[in-house]
Amino acid sequence: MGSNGFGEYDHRIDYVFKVVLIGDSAVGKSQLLSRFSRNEFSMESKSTIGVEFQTRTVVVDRKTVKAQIWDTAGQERYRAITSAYYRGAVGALVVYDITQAQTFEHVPRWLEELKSHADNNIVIMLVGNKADLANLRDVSIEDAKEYAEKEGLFFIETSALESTNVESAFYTVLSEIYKIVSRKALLDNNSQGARSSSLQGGTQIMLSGNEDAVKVNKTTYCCSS
Ligand SMILES: Nc1nc2c(ncn2[C@@H]2O[C@H](COP(=O)(O)OP(=O)(O)OP(=O)(O)O)[C@@H](O)[C@H]2O)c(=O)[nH]1
Repeated sequence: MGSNGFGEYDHRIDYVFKVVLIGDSAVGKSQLLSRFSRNEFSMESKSTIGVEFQTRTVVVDRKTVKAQIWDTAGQERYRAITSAYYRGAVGALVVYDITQAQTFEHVPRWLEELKSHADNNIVIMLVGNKADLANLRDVSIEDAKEYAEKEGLFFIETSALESTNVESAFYTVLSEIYKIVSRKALLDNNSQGARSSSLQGGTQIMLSGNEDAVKVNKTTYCCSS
């Protein structure tokens, strides 16, 4: 078990949660994913072209959850079809670079995109990455916290380079998704909970139900893991 109380299990998957990474180019989305899924980091990271995803299996509240984390380019010209990227997503990490104020100023645009394409109940975490570069800081923690509170987002600062708070960022999103799923299950008063589709090796959770999500995940994109 990891320090956050979650670890890697090989056996049966209870749920599959799709989580998307968004934010401007070069804020560190791919490296956050690489750190979380493979515990690797590269300074020579190239811009993502199109879409890729990686998975990691974690334990949340004694349930085995396969986190399917999707990454796309921050740059408009490299981005894949937006609605397909967000379809079926139950969590999102909106990433900015703490040394580039402009990437923080663009966060409202990313939230707009989420609002127009993703489920209303999606769990959103605002992530200030590159916290290791404190001497180059251009966005204060206070400003980011205040903004996150105003918008009803979770907030954390991370360093993919130093592996600081990366586990916490993903784990917080996954456990909040799980809370919603279990709350829905209670409300529904049956074991179905949030709408779901049966998927090989687990149950794909959809907050509002979109049966296409599984098909898109399985056939439209090739995964890099
Ligand atoms: N110092 C520092 N550098 C980082 C960190 N995370 C990423 N980087 C560097 O920032 C650059 C961009 O990282 P990427 O992960 O490729 O950025 P991205 O957001 O995926 O970029 P796009 O694919 O273009 O959208 C690379 O040189 C990374 O090595 C971090 O936590 N600290």
